[in-house]
Amino acid sequence: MVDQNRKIGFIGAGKMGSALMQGIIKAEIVKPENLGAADVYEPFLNDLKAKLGINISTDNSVIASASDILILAVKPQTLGSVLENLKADITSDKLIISIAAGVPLSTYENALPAGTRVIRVMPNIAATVSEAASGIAPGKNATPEDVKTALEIFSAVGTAVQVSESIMDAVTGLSGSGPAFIFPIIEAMADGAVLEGMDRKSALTLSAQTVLGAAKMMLETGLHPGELKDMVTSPAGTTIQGVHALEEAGVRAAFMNAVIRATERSRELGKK
Ligand SMILES: NC(=O)C1=CN([C@@H]2O[C@H](COP(=O)(O)OP(=O)(O)OC[C@H]3O[C@@H](n4cnc5c(N)ncnc54)[C@H](OP(=O)(O)O)[C@@H]3O)[C@@H](O)[C@H]2O)C=CC1
Ligand SMILES: O=C(O)[C@@H]1CCC=N1
Repeated sequence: MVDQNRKIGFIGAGKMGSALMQGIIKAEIVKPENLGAADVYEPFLNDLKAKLGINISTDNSVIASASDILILAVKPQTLGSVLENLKADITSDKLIISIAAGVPLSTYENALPAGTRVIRVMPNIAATVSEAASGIAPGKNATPEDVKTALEIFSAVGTAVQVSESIMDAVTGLSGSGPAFIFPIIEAMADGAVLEGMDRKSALTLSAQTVLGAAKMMLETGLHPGELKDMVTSPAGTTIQGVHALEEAGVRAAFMNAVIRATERSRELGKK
């Protein structure tokens, strides 16, 4: 486990930063007094302090200089100025982890002092409920111990796999953005049941549990999704009618395209 006395700091305490902080506290990776967050927006920080008991500052340097592991959770578009201002606070004993979409490891390695240990991670918002799916790509100065540390942190808030940097944009398009592809599907399936007369609350509960159950079944049985689909689909039954409707609508191609478009956008963000 990560040494509980190590200090983890976040630069950026927005949606993803706060999701990870909640997951980190829930998983007891470090004690609240060893977790810090900096953000330009003070109300976010005050909420987090009240909720999680962590250290906060509107000054990035205060959090950066106090941290052994610094997690950059600002928007890719903001990152350039944040790195420029952090330069003086980054020493070789710190591990830098960035979750910014698209931004290549070389950007950090060029902007920060020579030899800085950097790891690029793409988690997702389900870190809030300890079910994130994260890809981890180490930079050229990161040590095997650093990779272990990153895997420990992100495995504690879900599932984490090491990937090569060249695949990080696809991780972003699939699991980074993916929750936003699934939420509307849960809503739309519930809408179908509401149209048939079910109350909204029951429809949303049954729809979400159906997605959760299907995902859990696949992960726990290790069976191929096609085989699992066949287990539900009785000849001339109900399910095959629904499957036919999805195929007619081109839903598989639409989902492939969603992942491809998000991946392309991640690549674009990396070129800025
Ligand atoms: N949201 C998600 O599901 C995921 C996001 N990511 C990545 O995480 C990063 C953050 O995304 P997200 O949490 O959604 O974005 P948010 O905008 O919610 O969070 C970023 C936070 O950083 C603050 N901020 C802006 N400038 C600075 C600065 N100079 N110093 C410190 N803090 C600053 C923002 O304040 P203000 O709003 O006032 O500008 C905001 O509170 C992005 O790089 C994104 O690609 C990765 C995986 C999933
Ligand atoms: O939409 C975005 O750019 C971020 C990165 C992955 C999820 N949200």
